[in-house]
Amino acid sequence: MATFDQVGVGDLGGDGTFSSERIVAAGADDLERAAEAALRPRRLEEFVGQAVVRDQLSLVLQAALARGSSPDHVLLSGPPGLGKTTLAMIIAAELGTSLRVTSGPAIQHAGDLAAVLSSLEEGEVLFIDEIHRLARPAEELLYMAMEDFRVDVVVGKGAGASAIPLSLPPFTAVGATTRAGLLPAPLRDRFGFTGHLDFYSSDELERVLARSAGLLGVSLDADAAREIAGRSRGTPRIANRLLRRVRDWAQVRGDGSMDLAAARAALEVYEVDPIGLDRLDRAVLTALCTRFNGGPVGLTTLAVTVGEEAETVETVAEPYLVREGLIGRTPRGRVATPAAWAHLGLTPPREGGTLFDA
Ligand SMILES: Nc1ncnc2c1ncn2[C@@H]1O[C@H](COP(=O)(O)OP(=O)(O)OP(=O)(O)O)[C@@H](O)[C@H]1O
Ligand SMILES: [Mg+2]
Repeated sequence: MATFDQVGVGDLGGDGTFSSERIVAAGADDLERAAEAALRPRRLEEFVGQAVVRDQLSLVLQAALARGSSPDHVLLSGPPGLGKTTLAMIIAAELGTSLRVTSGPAIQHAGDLAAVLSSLEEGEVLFIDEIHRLARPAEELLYMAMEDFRVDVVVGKGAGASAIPLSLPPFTAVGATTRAGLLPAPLRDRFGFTGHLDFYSSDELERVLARSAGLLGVSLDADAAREIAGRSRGTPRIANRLLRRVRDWAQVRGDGSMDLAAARAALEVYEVDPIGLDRLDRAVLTALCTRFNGGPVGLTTLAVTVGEEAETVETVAEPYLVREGLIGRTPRGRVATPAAWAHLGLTPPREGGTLFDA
C-alpha cells in the first residue's frame, strides 16, 4: 500500500539509472537529495534561468490567484537535475498551499491513487514524480480525477463489486517526467500547461553557484564559479555537487578560499575535466579514437574495451558525449567526431579514419 508523503521521491534518479556514485551523474540518491534541500529555491523569483517557462508559469499562477481558483494542471518535463521537483514545490509555495508528493513507481494499483486523491484538500497541489511510470489502471483513474474532479471507488469483489462515484475538491496536479515522449496522449492532453526545462547556460549556472555559495556561507570567486559552471554539464544539480567538492578541497588542502586555483585543483582530484567529462567518458572517447581509429565500432565492443556493460556506456556516458558533439551514432556503430580528437589532443588519421574525415 502506498502512502503519499515523500514516498518514492528519492528511490531512483529521474532517468531510472542509479549512477550517483559518478560525480557528474545527473541523478541523485537520498543522501544527496537531503543536501540539496537546503539549496532549493523556494520562490519563483529565486529560480535561476528557464526564463520562458518561469514567465509562463508565473502568468498561470498569478491568474489563478487573482481568480481565487486552482490553476490548470502542470506538466514539467526535462532531463534529471534541472529543477522539476523544485518547480513543483515552488508552485505550491506561490499558491500558498501544501504539496502532496507521490510518484509513478510508488503507485502500484489504481486503489493507491484513489486513496491519495480522496484525501486531497481543496486547492492542494498533488505532485506526481516520474509520471510516465504510472501503471495503466492508475493512469485512467487519474484522467477522470484531473478532468472531472471525480473518482470511482470500487467496493467489493467479483460480481458483487460496485463503483461508488466520489467527488474530489479542486486540486492541481503537477506531473514531472524525464521522458515526456512516453506519456500517452490522453494523459498529456489533460495538462493545461506544459513546461519543458532545458540545460542551463554557463551564465545561469554561475548564478546558481553564487546563490548556493551564499546559502552555504562561503565566498566563491567569480572565475571559480565560471570554472565550475563550465564543468557542470548544463545541470544545476551537478554544479551544486561540484561546488561542495571544491569547498571540501578549499577547507582541507587550501586556505579556505574558493578561488580559481582551488576549483581547478579540486576538480582535478575528482577527475572532472574542463568540459565536464569524467573518467568513464574519457575512457570511451580514448578507446574509440586510439583503439578503433575513430570508429565506426559497435557499442558492445566499445563497452568491453573500457570494461563496462554496454548498457552503462549507452545510458551513462553516451548521452552527454553525443549532446556535446563528441561522438556520433551511425548504423555501423559509434564514431568519433573531429571535436573528440581535438578534445583529447590527438590528430585524426588521414586515411580510412572517421566518417568525418575530409
Ligand atoms: N533554476 C534553478 N535555480 C537554482 N537551483 C536550481 C535550479 N534548478 C535546480 N536547482 C538545484 O538543483 C537541484 C536539483 O533540482 P531538482 O531536484 O528540482 O531536479 P529534478 O529536475 O527534479 O531532477 P530529477 O529528474 O532527478 O528528479 C535542486 O536541489 C536545486 O538546488
Ligand atoms: Mg525531481
